[in-house]
Amino acid sequence: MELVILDTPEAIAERAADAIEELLTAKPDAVLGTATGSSPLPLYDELTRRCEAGRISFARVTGFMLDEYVGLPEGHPERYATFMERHLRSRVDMRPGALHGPDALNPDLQAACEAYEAAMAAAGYCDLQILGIGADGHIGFNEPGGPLDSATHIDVLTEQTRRDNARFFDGDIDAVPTHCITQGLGTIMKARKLVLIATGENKAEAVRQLVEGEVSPQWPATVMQNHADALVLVDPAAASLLTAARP
Ligand SMILES: N[C@@H]1[C@@H](O)[C@H](O)[C@@H](COP(=O)(O)O)O[C@@H]1O
Repeated sequence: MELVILDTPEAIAERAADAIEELLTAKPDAVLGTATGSSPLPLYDELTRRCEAGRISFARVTGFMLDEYVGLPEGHPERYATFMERHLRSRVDMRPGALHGPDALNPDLQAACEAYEAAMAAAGYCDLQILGIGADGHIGFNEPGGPLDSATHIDVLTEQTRRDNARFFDGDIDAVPTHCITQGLGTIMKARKLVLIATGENKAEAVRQLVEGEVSPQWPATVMQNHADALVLVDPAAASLLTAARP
């Protein structure tokens, strides 16, 4: 795992965009895994700029989202499908319909999980997966305690995650769904490259566990230590609890 500490979210976005530009240059029909949350937003801005400048094209890219809330209706602004359409798909030259997500509107959620895993398998899984991290160490929505080799599944959001994400729901924790569908840790680990972005003090303990902790279901992101090509991009605040970063 390669750890890079950069001063600003913009510098992190550039570094992550470089990895994606390198991939799309070598493989224009790459499979890209996308993440929601606030951490990747500067990256999506940077990818939009590079697309507008003609440096990269998403015309032949297939995308797979990490996760989706259960219980939000079609078109809800915080549905992750809506979020990704707003922040990336509609801003670049990616084909409508080329960015896939788990179908959390399917009354048979288990079937939706299996169909999503099968679609990713058929596409050969992701060439590059963008990741954020929860304050409790989740990646995707893999909350603490689940198996490290899971496939796409239904998960239950922790109180901490719902509290953290209430800011997107007018501060109302009761408006945050309790369940989600997420790529499993095993699904995420099948990506050829992982690029994780973490900024801010709120992520410092999760980053400390990710980089220096034992691989453990209690801190799901630690599974990335077993990946052959994982890049972790953090700002000084998110790096502040790392032993090696202390003065
Ligand atoms: N499901 C998403 C994750 O994919 C994301 O990485 C994380 C961090 O979000 P943020 O970047 O807003 O801190 O939480 C959300 O709940």
